[in-house]
Amino acid sequence: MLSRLNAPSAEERSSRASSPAMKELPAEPKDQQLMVALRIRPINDTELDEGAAVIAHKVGDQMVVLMDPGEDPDDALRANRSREKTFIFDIVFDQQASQEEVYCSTTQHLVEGVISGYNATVFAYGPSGAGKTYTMLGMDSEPGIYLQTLNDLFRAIEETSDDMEYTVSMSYLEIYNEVIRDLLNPSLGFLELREDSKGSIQIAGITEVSTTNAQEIMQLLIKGNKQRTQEPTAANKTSSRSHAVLQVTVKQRSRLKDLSEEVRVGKLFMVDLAGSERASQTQNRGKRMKEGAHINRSLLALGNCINALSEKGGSRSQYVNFRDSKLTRLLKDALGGNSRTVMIAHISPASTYFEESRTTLIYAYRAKNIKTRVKRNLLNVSYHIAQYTDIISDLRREIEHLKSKIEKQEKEKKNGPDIRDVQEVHHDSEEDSRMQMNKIRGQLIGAFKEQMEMRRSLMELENTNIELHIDTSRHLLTIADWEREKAHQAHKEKDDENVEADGEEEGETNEPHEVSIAREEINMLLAEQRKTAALKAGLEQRLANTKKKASQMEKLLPKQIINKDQREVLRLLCKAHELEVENTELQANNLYQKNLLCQKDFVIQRYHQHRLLCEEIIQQQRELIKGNWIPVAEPLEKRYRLYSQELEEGTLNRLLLLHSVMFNSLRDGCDLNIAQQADLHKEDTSRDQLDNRKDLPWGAKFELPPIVIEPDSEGYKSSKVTPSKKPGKRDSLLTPTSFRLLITPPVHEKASSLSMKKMVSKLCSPTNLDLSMKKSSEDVSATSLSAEALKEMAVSTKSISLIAASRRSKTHDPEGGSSLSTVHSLDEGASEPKYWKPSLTPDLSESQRKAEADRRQLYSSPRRGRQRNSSLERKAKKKRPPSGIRNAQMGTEKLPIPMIDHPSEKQLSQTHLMQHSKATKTLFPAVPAATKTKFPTSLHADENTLQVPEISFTFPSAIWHRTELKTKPPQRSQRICR
Ligand SMILES: Nc1ncnc2c1ncn2[C@@H]1O[C@H](COP(=O)(O)OP(=O)(O)OP(=O)(O)O)[C@@H](O)[C@H]1O
Repeated sequence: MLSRLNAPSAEERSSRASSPAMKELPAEPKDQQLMVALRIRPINDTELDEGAAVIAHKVGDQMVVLMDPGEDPDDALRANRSREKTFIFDIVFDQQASQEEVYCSTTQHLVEGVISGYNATVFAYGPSGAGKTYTMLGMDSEPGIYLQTLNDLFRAIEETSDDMEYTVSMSYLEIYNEVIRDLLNPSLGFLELREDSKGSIQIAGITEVSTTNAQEIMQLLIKGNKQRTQEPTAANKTSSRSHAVLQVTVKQRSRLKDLSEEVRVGKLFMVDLAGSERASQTQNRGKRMKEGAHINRSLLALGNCINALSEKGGSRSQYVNFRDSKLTRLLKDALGGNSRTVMIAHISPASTYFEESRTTLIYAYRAKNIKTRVKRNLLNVSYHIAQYTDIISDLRREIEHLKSKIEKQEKEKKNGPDIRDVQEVHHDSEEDSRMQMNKIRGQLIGAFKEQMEMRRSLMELENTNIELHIDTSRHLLTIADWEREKAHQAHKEKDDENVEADGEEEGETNEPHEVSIAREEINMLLAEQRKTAALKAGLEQRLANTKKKASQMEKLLPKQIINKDQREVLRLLCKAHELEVENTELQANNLYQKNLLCQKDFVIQRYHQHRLLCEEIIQQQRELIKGNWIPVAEPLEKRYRLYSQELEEGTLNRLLLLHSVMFNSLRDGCDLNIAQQADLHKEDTSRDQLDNRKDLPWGAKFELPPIVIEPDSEGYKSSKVTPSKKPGKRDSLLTPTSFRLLITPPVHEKASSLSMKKMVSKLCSPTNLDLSMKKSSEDVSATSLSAEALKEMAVSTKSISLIAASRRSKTHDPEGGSSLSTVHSLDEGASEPKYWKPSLTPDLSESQRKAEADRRQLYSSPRRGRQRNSSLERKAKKKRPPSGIRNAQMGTEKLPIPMIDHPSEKQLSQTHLMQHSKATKTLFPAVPAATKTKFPTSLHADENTLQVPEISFTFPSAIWHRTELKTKPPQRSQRICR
């Protein structure tokens, strides 16, 4: 295999023989298999310290055996057999292989091809710390492929320099986070990939060094490598997080001058890829998917291309998506086109790297099937000479023309104007102005294009940044959740005598794997954030400069045009650009708002966690007060009763519910399209839309019964709750399910605000909310809410918070009396009926009194008290269904005004804590996924995104913040569970 790859073809041999005249015709393109080599680096001290064993063994020149360290060593028959894997490559190097050996067997043969006008690529692939940089760059004492290749290249050039003339240029770049940076001149900022008319990829503005001194280049490379994005990882202290590409271009021509002589252009890419372990970890654990997608999108895309190319084998019809990342765009030719390509896969022999090594070997093995089609790149110089001849004759003609023009003008001065002359001059000036116009238009379009590209990159960076923030928030939540659970467990263990005995056995609660991963990832994400911020700042600066330049051009250039129509064209061009910029800004704003909404939900969740903590503290302190018979001042007692009432009413739940409805509608965007309201009766469509909106932003899932608003002559008559299925598993308090509304008739513009208020009040009333917890919505049709309805709901939400605030102020006011019996309506300004009238009085109900008496008895004998206490707790659990179910039962009895059956304080606290402790078992909640905003591929207006700004995005969040800050209502029974 190797000899086939290394040996020059007959066509090449003849080509070389006929050099320097290079008269032979270019050969037909030929298919070539991608050469895949494997290098196993020596095991290192860290791995040995970790107790790792060597599991990758070279067998012969081409085979490697990877043993599974997880196999049972006692199973003599199957030991190291069942998952033992054998792979065959073109060549395998183990720890004994020298740098020179690796170079000679993989890359050396490419050099000759490059100076004869063929493209070649060598890339190093493998997980972090497997030795890629060592192979490519090497050390001073053991130089890698870069230097050895350049040395050979310059030597070959020197050998033939008497007859041939060479130009060698070199560039060195990195691709990090989908941004290209010039490593030889990082101050250039981000560079863009461009495709020329022949489809070959160019990097605009990259520094090209022209030299034939390999040592000089090596110095530049070492310097450039220091500019590479690096970060310490567990596997490598100086891990390169970017892909580094060294591109060497060699142009060759014969020194014998000939009008039709050829120029051969050979390009050599040498690529040191970033560690591939992220992609593999993504596949294995699914945890680093997003990080992989951001930081190593290129590598994932490369893997996909390798897969697609290897599957297609010989057939060239299958589509391979090279456009997915900058790396694959750059390596398009190397992988699927005109290039001889060598892939050097790297692995560590250590057992601790088994998974990474296995994945690398599988990828590399697949890549073996890839075929490229190489052909020589020839530029025919005679074409250029012909061009110059044309230019010279053009210039001659122009001189003649100008001469005759001057003569005519002089004649004119003498004889007066001749009509034919005027026409000709006019024609000439038209020609000139057309040329001038084209030039100006080209300049303007170039400037606008550059600006738009920068804006797009900025948008991408901004989105990356927000996603990194969201990821960080999610990890912080996971950690906070765990900390709270730990504290809760500690408290429970202390309290519970029975558990105490087991406690010692259980020992310290180990931190779950997810939490340690979250801690680890936060550090990485913070580092990424810093980097993205730096990149963004640089890009913003460049954009500002480009904008300044473009606006100067916009002002000055049109002045050079005299023709009115042409000026109008330029004006329209500028206008089109302005609109495009506006459109991009709207899209950016839209993305930003969506992500902000997502972030807000993390804040809500955090508050929610904090609220639960406060509730626990209150309940425990309350028990302490009761237990020790500490007298409580009347105002404090009143406030506590208010607190209990608010818990019972579940005010906060309703707020969260409304927020979720609005959030989902805003997120879906299309639901806010007023034009679609006329279609609301199309239940099927709406149902589908709503079905996708089951997830509440903080991860809870509610299912409310459908509220059917039936139209009567006035618009909407009444709302009723349709019967629903019996509560199943999903209906339990800890797993509230999704929330649905059914608005049967279309919501017209004058959709009676009264009826809407009714609907909102129904939604907000404790009966419906509680009832909702019981209902299953499987059998219910649903439709989306109109923007009007959402606004109304938001207004009503505000009313809820006002009620809570006013109650609070009454309890503060010593004159206010008992505020608890005060009747509140949702909309105090309207002549609406009062929607609920809590029957609670400061007196204790029968059951409360009984519980209180029981408790006093218990507290008189502390030891028995605890046992009785827990038996009471059990009783309470048995007797009292969770409030959601209880209220649901009331709802089915169709009580006109729901009366709240207030539980005793103890019951309240017990039920609540019971739910709480149950809920906290859901330790790693389904935290909402970050809004993974997809970038608009086109810069043109997208209907949905343009419709979004019709409704202000700040609307729901502003409401939320107001209510959250003013009321912070505690809640009990419908605690949001994640
Ligand atoms: N064949 C080898 N012989 C001796 N040392 C090696 C060999 N390969 C790698 N090493 C050493 O292992 C360490 C990690 O290698 P290197 O930095 O090349 O890994 P890498 O794959 O480029 O990692 P990353 O992707 O994180 O940049 C270095 O200290 C390097 O000197």
